Amino acid sequence: MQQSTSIQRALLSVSDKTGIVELAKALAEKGIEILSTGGTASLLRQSGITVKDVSEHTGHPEIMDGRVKTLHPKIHGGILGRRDIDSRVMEKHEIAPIDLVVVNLYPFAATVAKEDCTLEDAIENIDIGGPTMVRAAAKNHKDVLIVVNPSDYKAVIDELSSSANQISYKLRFDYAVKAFEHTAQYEGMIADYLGKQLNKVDHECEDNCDLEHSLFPRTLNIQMTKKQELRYGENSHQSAAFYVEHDIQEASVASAVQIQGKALSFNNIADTDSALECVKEFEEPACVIVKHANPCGVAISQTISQAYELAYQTDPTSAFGGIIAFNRELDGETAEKIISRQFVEVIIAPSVNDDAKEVIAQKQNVRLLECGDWRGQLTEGHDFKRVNGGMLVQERDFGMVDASDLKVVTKRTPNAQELEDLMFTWKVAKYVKSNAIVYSKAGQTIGVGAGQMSRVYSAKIAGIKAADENLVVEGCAMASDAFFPFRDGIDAAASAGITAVIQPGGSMRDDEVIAAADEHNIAMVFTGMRHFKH
Ligand SMILES: NC(=O)c1ncn([C@@H]2O[C@H](COP(=O)(O)O)[C@@H](O)[C@H]2O)c1NC=O
Repeated sequence: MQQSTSIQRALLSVSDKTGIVELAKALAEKGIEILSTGGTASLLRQSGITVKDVSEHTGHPEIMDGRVKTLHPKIHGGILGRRDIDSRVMEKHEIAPIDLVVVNLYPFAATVAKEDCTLEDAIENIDIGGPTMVRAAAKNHKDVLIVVNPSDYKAVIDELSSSANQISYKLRFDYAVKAFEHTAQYEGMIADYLGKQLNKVDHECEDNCDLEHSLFPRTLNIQMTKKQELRYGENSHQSAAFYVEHDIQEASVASAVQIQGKALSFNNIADTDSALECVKEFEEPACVIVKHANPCGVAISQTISQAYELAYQTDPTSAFGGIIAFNRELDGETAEKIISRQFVEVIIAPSVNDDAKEVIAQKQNVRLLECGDWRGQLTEGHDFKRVNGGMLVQERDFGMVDASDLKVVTKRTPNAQELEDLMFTWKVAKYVKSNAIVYSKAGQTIGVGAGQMSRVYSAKIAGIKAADENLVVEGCAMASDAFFPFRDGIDAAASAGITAVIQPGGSMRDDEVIAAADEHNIAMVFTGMRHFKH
């Protein structure tokens, strides 16, 4: 069994100085000697804490603007020395053991996030001495405690207080793992940043040369933290977990807080993401109901209660057991409507008021999530798709046309109502799996045909669904996520009663497709941008 370590000497060297004074005070009160580097030492001294400078301890000054300060055998020997095996060599070279290392690293991420960051700034913010101490202490966790996170200071103080300056092996091992997670993330960040400049750097250029960024580094480092283990994966014979970004910048399913309900499953999370990302597309109060990764009802209206009503009417059959997302605070009236009418797996909204919480509490199994407001937060980034043996990486699909980008290609121009319907329908189609066909009118989806291998079948399915729910297709707008390869899709739409069409255009047979629309007096617009979703 591994022994507790008695802490007698600590080295504190931190960029993020949050909580360091409180920690140092607690250490000093316990009689622990504190060694520290320039900025950290002067802060501690200002707070009345007795500190020994690392430079005094090593007998060597900090040099090269701090590039070399802790890189010394008296520091690394003190951290790495095995107390049982190396004690004689430590004595011989007058190396005093360092039992506690508290380090956090130069703020590389914050530095490169600045718009005016130069390569020189980035390079100066690559910490060398810090990670070296962190890795050394983590490697020698048998004798040393490494602490990289200010949020762990309290646990350290508590354990020192309760066990006469002893730290258990359990805590040392746990924090050693955290330390390697921390340095791995740090190295990954640096490699990604520099990798993005690879083809761009003119190696002859001056220090402040203007760097263009390429989106895709040579090696892709993805660091995520496990948020939760899931009961199982897509199917019950697959185990699964949910990993999230370290520093989530945008309200999302990853940052959402669960207010109540059963534990989220793999499919719940995937479908909630689909619903939430779709509802973000709308400015007006909106509701999106998703089933198996596809919207089965989407609507906008004056209130989210009305929007829910309309979204539900699109396809009540599929809405059963669905995932419902809103882009406004969930209120009691809307919550009541939902739970009195249908079985729902997940409801997500930027916020949930107390009335709504009370109403949903009547159905304890319903998973209720609050994700916060995303306005002004939409972050660029990558989308990933795993294939066997690799990963496809692309930019997030932020593409969206507005009405002024549309090109009218038919004899008839859409009227104002048709134009609104076309824009709404197009936004929905972006979130429907290919081949996607969406029919809608007056801010309500009327039929959704998703994920078919041929576009004409998606159109047929949209029509069948509308008919089954007694919804009127006559006068609807139709969106197609990609161009029509043949005129048959337009002919089918016309016979269903569609009067306006939005699609990217770009088929070899666009002329034939436009002629078909003209024959049926359909107003058709091209977006010049498609939204395949696989
Ligand atoms: N060069 C070194 O020997 C060295 N030793 C520690 N550091 C870093 O210096 C920072 C603390 O510096 P200061 O105490 O001067 O504010 C920490 O982020 C620590 O990781 C170093 N800096 C960079 O490599």
